[in-house]
Amino acid sequence: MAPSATQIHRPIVISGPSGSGKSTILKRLFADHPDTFGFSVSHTTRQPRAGEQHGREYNFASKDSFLSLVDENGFIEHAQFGGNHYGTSVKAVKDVAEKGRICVLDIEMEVSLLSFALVFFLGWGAVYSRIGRLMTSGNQGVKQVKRTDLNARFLFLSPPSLEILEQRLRGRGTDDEESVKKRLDQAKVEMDFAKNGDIHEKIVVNDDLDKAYKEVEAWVVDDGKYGS
Ligand SMILES: Nc1ncnc2c1ncn2[C@@H]1O[C@H](COP(=O)(O)OP(=O)(O)OP(=O)(O)O)[C@@H](O)[C@H]1O
Repeated sequence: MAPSATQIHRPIVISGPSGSGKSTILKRLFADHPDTFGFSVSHTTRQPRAGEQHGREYNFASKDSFLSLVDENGFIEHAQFGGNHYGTSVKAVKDVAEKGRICVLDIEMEVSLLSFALVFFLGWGAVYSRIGRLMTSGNQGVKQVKRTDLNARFLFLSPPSLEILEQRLRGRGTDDEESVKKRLDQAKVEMDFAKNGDIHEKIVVNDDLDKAYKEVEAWVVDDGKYGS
């Protein structure tokens, strides 16, 4: 039997505590490899806005068809915000592989919708305001992808220590005191899970940024073998 697209272009899941450097490293990876990666398109039941195109910004769906797909277990995850449903379908990730690209799923602690296109093109602020916040832990997102037949590879980006993570979160200047504390608590849980679980194939410690970047790049791009 011919290998499936996701067996050739295996999706990559990058998880790690908030502030571990995922956005910093991914931004650089996409800039250095502009034709290698693709982004999954999320589903939504909200109305398209001016200029939005079906299949580009979102897969616009009726509530009935969205809920049928939920029943068929077609979503890696889905959620409701402001009366509308949003979700990342397994098929949307497979579509990226069909186009010969690697889909990168960046798992957030709070924005658990796995929509990388939104993050990449609109920036974090837009995603927060657009999708809102979900209290799903990063571990949950990792497990949800693992349960699918996506054949994904899992990389965990770890800070060198919780003390350094705290410094970076404060240095970033985007989180208030309560948010920093919450992120640090969550970081402990996620780091334990990555170290002691059997899902992550690769753990990269982001101490020196250039070194960590090269390690991620080598594993992800993999001389075009993409883990196969
Ligand atoms: N190796 C490094 N050395 C020093 N600072 C770093 C390093 N890597 C990232 N940073 C800085 O740490 C902060 C957090 O990084 P970044 O925002 O990329 O994390 P993140 O994992 O994407 O967080 P979130 O999940 O909350 O979006 C940023 O200010 C970034 O510039």
